[in-house]
Amino acid sequence: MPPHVILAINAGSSSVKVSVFTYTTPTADPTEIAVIEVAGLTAPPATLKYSRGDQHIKGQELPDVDSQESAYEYILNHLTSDEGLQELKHPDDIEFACHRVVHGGDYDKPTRIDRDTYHHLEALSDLAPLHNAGALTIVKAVHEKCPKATNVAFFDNAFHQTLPLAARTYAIDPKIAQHNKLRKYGFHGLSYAFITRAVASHLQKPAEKLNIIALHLGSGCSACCIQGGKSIGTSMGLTPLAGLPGATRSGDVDPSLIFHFTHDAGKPSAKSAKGMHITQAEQILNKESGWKALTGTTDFGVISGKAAEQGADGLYKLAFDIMVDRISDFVGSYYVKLGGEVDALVFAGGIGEKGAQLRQAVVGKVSCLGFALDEAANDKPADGVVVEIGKQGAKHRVLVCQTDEQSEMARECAQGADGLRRPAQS
Ligand SMILES: Nc1ncnc2c1ncn2[C@@H]1O[C@H](COP(=O)(O)OP(=O)(O)O)[C@@H](O)[C@H]1O
Ligand SMILES: CC(=O)OP(=O)(O)O
Ligand SMILES: [Mg+2]
Repeated sequence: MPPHVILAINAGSSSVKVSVFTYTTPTADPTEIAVIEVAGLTAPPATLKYSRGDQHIKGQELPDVDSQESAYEYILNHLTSDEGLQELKHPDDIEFACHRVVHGGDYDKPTRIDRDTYHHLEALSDLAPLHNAGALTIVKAVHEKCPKATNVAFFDNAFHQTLPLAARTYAIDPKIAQHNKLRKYGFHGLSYAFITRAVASHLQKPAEKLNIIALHLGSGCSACCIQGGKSIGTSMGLTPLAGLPGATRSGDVDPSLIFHFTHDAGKPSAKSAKGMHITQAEQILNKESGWKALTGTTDFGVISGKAAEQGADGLYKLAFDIMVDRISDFVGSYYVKLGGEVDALVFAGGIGEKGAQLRQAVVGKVSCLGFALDEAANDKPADGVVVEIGKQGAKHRVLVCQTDEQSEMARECAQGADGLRRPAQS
């Protein structure tokens, strides 16, 4: 029997990343056979990155691709026409399409997407205006172009269902909070699940005994306090806007700021995407803030480089310093939550993995807690999923983890495959 094929799809607001896996049994980890990414959907032309075996394509422009839907269509065509990808010659070869859905509300485990689930997720789009709609567009595209595939949703908030009551409750009228489901959900959970397992394996400790402070720093940034392998605190909230600033997100602000920003910041936005209900305030704080608003670029690599050249009053330097300030606040607070029993501080996500300067500044700021860097290891981390960058003999370890949300979905999918298949298929 040929191996089963899983497509793990991570739809961002400006990119679509798809990893192709095969698996034979639910217990063995799936094997990644290709990775493809279409980026730059909001800053055309979109570009392609592809790798399969020895074949690598990077930066190829795709002038006809300008939406999540057309990106998926392109990706599917590319994969099925790659002669070297024997396992995926036709859309019917795909058994499961896994979708990272950022806001899953009360859904707490991977769920097959049928008509009802789809509508529930559509309703939740209000709570993740930048994220859920893109994923749902691709669910639709898979349904049309790969009718034999089973669509499964993997929720970014599911990892945080262990948040203690006090950590997840806002100090507002409890009746309204319950009725409107207003609580802290937390996100980047697929990444934190991957990090927990990878770091536990690296430290040769059972995940149930692992205490870490993990930082997922990408376009969206968050921190997570993990005790005994479970989330007990995280910086994002009801939506992915809360906590740390991001590429275009403000992160925490005084909620009253909204009413003072513009006179009509509370009104629905003219720029709202079709099918979404997004106020102008959400538009401004989610899409027109963050480092982009401070410096004009969403690339933290550029900010780090220019910050190093700038004097104390430069805006790149300010954006960099704001990140260091907010991240170290969370590290300090999570250190207290863990009572100082910390196995490691873990950096992950594009910035966490590539941003040596940011790691250096953050670790310097929290050095009073017993974290210290090996400068050479930090400047050029070794290859590997989890790598040590901390100084030998320091009280606590510092690690970099190459996190992988797609591989987390594929692993969970293969493990739960029997329960996820459509009844007619099994
Ligand atoms: N050398 C670098 N130093 C610091 N940050 C970087 C570097 N290269 C890329 N980045 C940042 O990594 C981000 C992408 O991270 P990633 O986790 O892939 O984001 P996404 O949330 O879109 O999945 C880029 O937007 C950029 O800000
Ligand atoms: C939840 C979230 O912010 O995701 P991303 O970093 O991919 O935007
Ligand atoms: Mg991401």
